[in-house]
Amino acid sequence: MSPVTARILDGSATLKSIKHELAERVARLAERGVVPGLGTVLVGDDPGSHWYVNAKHKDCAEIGITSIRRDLPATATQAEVEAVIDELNADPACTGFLVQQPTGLDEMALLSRVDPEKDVDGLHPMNLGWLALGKPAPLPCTPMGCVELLRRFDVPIAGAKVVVIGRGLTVGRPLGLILTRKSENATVTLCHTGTRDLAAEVIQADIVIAAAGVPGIVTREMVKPGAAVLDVGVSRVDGKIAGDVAPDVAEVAGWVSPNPGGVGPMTRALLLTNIVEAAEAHVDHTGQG
Ligand SMILES: Nc1nc(=O)c2c([nH]1)NC[C@@H]1CN(c3ccc(C(=O)N[C@@H](CCC(=O)O)C(=O)O)cc3)C=[N+]21
Repeated sequence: MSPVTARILDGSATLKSIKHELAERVARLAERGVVPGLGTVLVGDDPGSHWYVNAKHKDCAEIGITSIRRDLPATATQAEVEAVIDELNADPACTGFLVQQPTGLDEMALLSRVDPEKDVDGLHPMNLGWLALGKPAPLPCTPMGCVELLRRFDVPIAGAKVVVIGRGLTVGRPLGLILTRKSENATVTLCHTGTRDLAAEVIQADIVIAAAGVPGIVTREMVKPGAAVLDVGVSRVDGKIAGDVAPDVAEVAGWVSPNPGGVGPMTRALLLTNIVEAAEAHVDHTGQG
């Protein structure tokens, strides 16, 4: 075993800093009579999903965002969940909300039903469309969490060669769109299960973002010395989190995100950011407050 030489992209510490910054902005909103409120819609009793939703509400409470929680049983029908979405769309105390995935229902129909201005997950088809068009709109939390983590640790993004592993709707696909904007200016290769030689792609990358959900898919031999490696994967092996990045990658990489403690907390940080921005945008549109 060689020693770990990589700098640690500490998502937990960064979440803390971002909370301090956002608490200030929430206080400014309060002065204008506006209190942001996060709504969550949770279906069923998956322990992981319950943990995430609890964590999101705790984060909100810490910085002065109120919580509106709708927990439904696993037996909830499409129509029942849609009725809850309609209710939150209409509720002025709910400035933003999300439908925790997976629901086991028709997710595209649920996502499409959320008021795009309240879509703090940035996953509504209209908001993904704005992203593809390069127009301002709420952005997906996990991809933006990755970008913010790189920014805050001064990992150069402009001009960098980035390999993203995974083309899913919540991470890989939007990451490609975000990182290739003029403001990020990276060159992105999106890899997936059809990629012929993954190792040949990854070895060229200055930044590797692994979001395949396959434990240990990125191995030490695949990583260019000095590269930044972000681990988005959340699989459970024997009850413990197993990331997409093998632990010994930290012996060759220049930066690594720990897992847990890396991208997970950053996803929550960007959710909080989206909630505050949705409330600020609402004040600006309506002149309320
Ligand atoms: N509509 C929707 N929006 C989401 O944002 C969403 C979702 N559905 N479905 C599931 C994924 C997963 N997700 C995580 C959030 C926080 C951590 C997190 O903070 N994890 C901690 C600890 C994890 C633990 O110990 O269990 C960490 O990485 O340090 C992880 C994963 C949000 N998701």
